[in-house]
Amino acid sequence: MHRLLAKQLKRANLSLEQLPEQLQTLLLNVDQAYQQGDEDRRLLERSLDLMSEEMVAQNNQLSQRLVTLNTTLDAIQDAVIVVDKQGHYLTYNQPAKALFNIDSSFSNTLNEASLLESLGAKLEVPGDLLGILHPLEDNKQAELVGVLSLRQAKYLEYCSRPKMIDGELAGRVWSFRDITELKRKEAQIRFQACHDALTGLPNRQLFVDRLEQALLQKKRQTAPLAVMFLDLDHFKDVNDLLGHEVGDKLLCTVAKRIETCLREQDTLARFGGDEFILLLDTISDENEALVVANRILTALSKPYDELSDQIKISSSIGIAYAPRHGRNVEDLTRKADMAMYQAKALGRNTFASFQPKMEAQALYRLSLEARLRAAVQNQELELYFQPKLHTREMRLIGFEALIRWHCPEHGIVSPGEFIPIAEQSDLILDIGEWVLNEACRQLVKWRELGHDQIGMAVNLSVKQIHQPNFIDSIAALMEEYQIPDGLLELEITESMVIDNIDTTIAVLEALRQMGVKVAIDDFGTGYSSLNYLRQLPADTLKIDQSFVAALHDSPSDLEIIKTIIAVAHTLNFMVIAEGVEDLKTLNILSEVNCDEVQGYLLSRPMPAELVESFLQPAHINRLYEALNS
Ligand SMILES: Nc1nc2c(ncn2[C@@H]2O[C@H](COP(=O)(O)O[C@H]3[C@@H](O)[C@H](n4cnc5c(=O)[nH]c(N)nc54)O[C@@H]3COP(=O)(O)O)[C@@H](O)[C@H]2O)c(=O)[nH]1
Repeated sequence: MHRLLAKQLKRANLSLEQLPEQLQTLLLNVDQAYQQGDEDRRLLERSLDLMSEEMVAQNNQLSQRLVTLNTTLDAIQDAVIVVDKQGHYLTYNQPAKALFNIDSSFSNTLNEASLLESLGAKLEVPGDLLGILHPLEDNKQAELVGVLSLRQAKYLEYCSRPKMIDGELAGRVWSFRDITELKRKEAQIRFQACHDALTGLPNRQLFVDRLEQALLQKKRQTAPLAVMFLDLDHFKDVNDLLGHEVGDKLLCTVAKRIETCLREQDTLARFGGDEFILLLDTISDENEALVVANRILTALSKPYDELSDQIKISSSIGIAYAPRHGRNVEDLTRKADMAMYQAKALGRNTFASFQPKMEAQALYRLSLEARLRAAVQNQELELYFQPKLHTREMRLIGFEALIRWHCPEHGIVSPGEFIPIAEQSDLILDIGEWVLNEACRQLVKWRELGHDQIGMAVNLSVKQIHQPNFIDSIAALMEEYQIPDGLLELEITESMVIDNIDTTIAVLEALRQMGVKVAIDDFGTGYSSLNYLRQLPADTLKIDQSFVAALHDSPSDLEIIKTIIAVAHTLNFMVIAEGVEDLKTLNILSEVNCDEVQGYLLSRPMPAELVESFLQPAHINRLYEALNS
């Protein structure tokens, strides 16, 4: 029986058995109801216990999640701030604290308005804040994304999202990311894409952009603009002889020197190698560009610390003007380039403005170069030989090898025309090698015919003597053809010596040690400085034919020749005069002690097969007789 019922019966001093049957049944029903009530309560208590256990577990889980969330928030580098619908701070992370100087003791008083105020104060242009918030005026649930320019060249990327609960706006989450470094790298990449890494100058692409812009603006103006193409003279020698590091330093110095000659509005770009290009788009007339070009030439031809005295650097500048020579980038740069070639052809260290005839010349040069390349392979080149005479002994001493080109389209092309073109490319190296081999082969042939005292003079180009293997290649030739000492003479021009005096001296010394004679060609047309003449390891000075041509009518030329001979003999050089066309000139040269002569008087340059008959004793004797008459 349920304890409560038993207690009641006991308190009334009754026992169930004493009660009438009907009452007994009722009490048994009550007993059952008590039992059921107890059972129900037990079940309820059990389920309450379970529920509260579950709630505690969930609460624990929630607190753990909150810790994770807060730690995550603090761990991310973006500043995050969550506000409620009224704009009060709900939460924020450490980076937000640092970014907005949030003091935790005051944070509960802070709200979105103060956040925005603090943000506005950081902006480079505080008024930009209105623009950022503008979308919220029409739509409170708008998402805001963008980049803010802060003071001190800093950048902040922001994102603001509405917090929605059951479709209702419940607040906002703001996040901010410092993208200053990213922006700096972006700017660096953009800079690198349009600037030259070595000098920091604009590169070709940026130059083209600026020229395009300038040409667009010029459409509305009458003043011209100038494009200048600048190429350093002899820069390759710097790299070859002093190394690329010195070459790089020199290019930076050159860039700085050019900049000092320009105005801020002008553009100086590096096109690569030793080529620079300039845009002068604020000149009032074309003459202004010439003044600038002159200034640059002077600045660049001054000595360079990087080079000591070994190599002289100068520049050649070509100029084209818009609108006179073109209205687009392609035309102007091409024509400035052509004019630059003209400046080189004029002897370097000078400038030239574009002229329409240069276009035809450039085309001719190009096609000539292409044909010349094939000519080397197609055996269209031939050596002619011009005799040289010892004046006092009236004795034939040798020949000068002079190249000829039998061009199928143009007939015989003069070396004066094609050698300068070959010299602009490496073609001159192939041609030079061929000439040296052919001349030596011919010399051996004459020696085999018994003319063993005959010498051979060969002209060299500047590129040949600066080849690293040049000395070895000459030694190999001497060995291969078994040429006795003193029979091979190499002619280099005065300007080749002057341009690179120290290196050239070393090369000439090495040649002479091998038994090769050295002649300085075209003497008198260049610097003719006694100072360098003293240092030159050479055997012969060859007086340029321009002094010889009118010798008998020109007392001043005669005086020059006498002086050259006197100086040359003092320095132990032999002297040869070229371009001797008549007996009168020969006699004068003989009288002034010119050691050797060469010219049409003896013979025009002739092919090898004619040399053999020229060398016949009968012919030689007739020649001597004629010269003695
Ligand atoms: N690097 C090389 N240069 C070479 C080679 N062959 C020739 N050249 C150079 O080309 C220039 C022109 O040469 P060319 O047309 O052969 O003229 C030479 C003679 O033919 C000419 N000459 C000779 N005698 C007389 C004369 O009495 N009167 C007169 N008006 N002209 C004459 O003079 C040129 C002599 O040349 P150089 O002695 O070398 O100064 C010329 O610069 C050649 O050097 C080559 O193989 N490689």
